Amino acid sequence: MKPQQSDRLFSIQQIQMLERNAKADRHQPSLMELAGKAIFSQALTLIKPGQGPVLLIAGPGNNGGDAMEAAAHLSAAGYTTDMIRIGEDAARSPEAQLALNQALHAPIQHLPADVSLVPSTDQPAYQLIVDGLFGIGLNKPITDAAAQLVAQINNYTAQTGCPVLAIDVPSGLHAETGAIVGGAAGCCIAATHTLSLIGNKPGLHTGYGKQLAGQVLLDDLQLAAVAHSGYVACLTDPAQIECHALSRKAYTHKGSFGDVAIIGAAPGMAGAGILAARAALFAGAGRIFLVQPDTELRLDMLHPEIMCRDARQFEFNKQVIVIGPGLGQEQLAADLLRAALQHPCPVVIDADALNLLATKPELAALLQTRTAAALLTPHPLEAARLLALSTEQVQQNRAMSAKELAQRFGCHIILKGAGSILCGPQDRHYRINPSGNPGLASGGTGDVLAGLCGALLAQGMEVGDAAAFACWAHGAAADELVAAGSGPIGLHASELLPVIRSLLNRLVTGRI
Ligand SMILES: NC(=O)C1=CN([C@@H]2O[C@H](COP(=O)(O)OP(=O)(O)OC[C@H]3O[C@@H](n4cnc5c(N)ncnc54)[C@H](OP(=O)(O)O)[C@@H]3O)[C@@H](O)[C@H]2O)[C@@H](O)CC1
Ligand SMILES: [K+]
Repeated sequence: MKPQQSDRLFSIQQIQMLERNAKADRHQPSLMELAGKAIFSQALTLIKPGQGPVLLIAGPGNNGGDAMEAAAHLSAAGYTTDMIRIGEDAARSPEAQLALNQALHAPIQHLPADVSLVPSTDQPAYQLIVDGLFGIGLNKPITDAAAQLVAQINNYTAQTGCPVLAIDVPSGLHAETGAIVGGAAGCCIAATHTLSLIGNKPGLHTGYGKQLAGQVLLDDLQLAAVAHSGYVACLTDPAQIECHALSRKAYTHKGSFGDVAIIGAAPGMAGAGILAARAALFAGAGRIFLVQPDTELRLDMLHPEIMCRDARQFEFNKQVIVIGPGLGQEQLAADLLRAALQHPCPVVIDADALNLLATKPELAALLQTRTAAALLTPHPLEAARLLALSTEQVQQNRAMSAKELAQRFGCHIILKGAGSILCGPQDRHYRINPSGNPGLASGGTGDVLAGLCGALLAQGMEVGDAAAFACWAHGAAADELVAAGSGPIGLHASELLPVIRSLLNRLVTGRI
């Protein structure tokens, strides 16, 4: 099924192509005029008349032109409007020159770029800052005067709570990767809202973008062509995922919902395996085995439904395997991973099993030649080990890293972290998971995700769908817990389980 237009995510090149085609086709009103009106309308939802001035930042490119258009509308509507311009006026594009001309003839107070933005008791605080410093044309780190302005704005908003509406993308963020342009050498505006123009963009939903873009809004600037244009990725919409396999018929029995073998829970790390096994239980797998390198645990007292087994005597049968949570990296762990990779059933590879893959080329080669489905669930550090990169390099382009892993190992990938990236080796579009929050940044939540993936595969879901469904439910469970006041502080992995169960039941019966 095709994703909804708002869930489609476009590359910078695709947006620029849409812009070029639109400019060739039409003259009045210009895209910049439409962008200015869209920003003005959005700003009106965040401000109130008589409640303090609005500050607009206009950079050297067309992002700045959009800000100048919006400024003219705001001042015409009676709002006290201040503007800071960066860049040579003579070097602006023709549309931006027109916008500048309007802004210069409107009752707008033009402030120098090095003005001191300090909240004071003498004058009313800004009720909104509109960030039009840089958009998709940012091609190097923000430095010098522009960087000082970014720092001032971030300080000001941190002190006052003033909202920031970013035009198209928070200035400093790479609209495609979600990284800060230039990494530590760059900087970025922290927006509370971002109005993405023409199409939605991947960088607003993953990595730093997930935090710095704030709430993402969309205006297609009346470009009908967006609906037919190519896109690079989409946001997961759980309602669009084929989950028929999970619905229960009256004549089914426990054998109908598959067996999951969690291989892990080595001495000292039993909790990771238990959490994965419990997640498989709460997500509806028919039978769950917890297979341990040393049978430290004979029974999960809280969930005796889980069958604890000794790995040395375990017979691989038709189970879906989840290998890694608390597995360790001893010789027996490597032998178990070899057996799992040779097993002709779906396998989920997590945690220590990923670290073993990174250090043992013969195991990586087995994975590459395997025909049954394989799903790898690395966090950025595990992905970095698999790709022989640094974590920073992985995070600089999360989608590229996930795609590289999918290609290299011929399997499906969930690259975890803010805005998890999902892709398979044959996928034309990757996915970004929109649910979840920092409450998930605690030990054991990854084990829960791995067990959940295993349970969905055991029930017959296709691997890409299972990964997307699992990621969404995992993140949405954390969101529900935060909404109920049980996080993000102190949210822990075990709490996710009943909420995931409830979400899956609601999803399958169309109540979400
Ligand atoms: N085109 C259209 O019809 C429409 C465009 N729209 C809007 O325009 C935005 C894209 O506009 P844009 O392409 O002009 O890019 P933008 O991000 O404003 O800035 C580029 C300028 O910044 C400069 N520069 C770059 N990095 C720098 C740095 N670190 N430090 C200093 N300078 C730096 C760069 O200089 P250069 O490197 O080229 O010398 C160039 O001058 C888009 O996000 C959307 O808001 C919409 O209104 C729809 C219609
Ligand atoms: K911006």
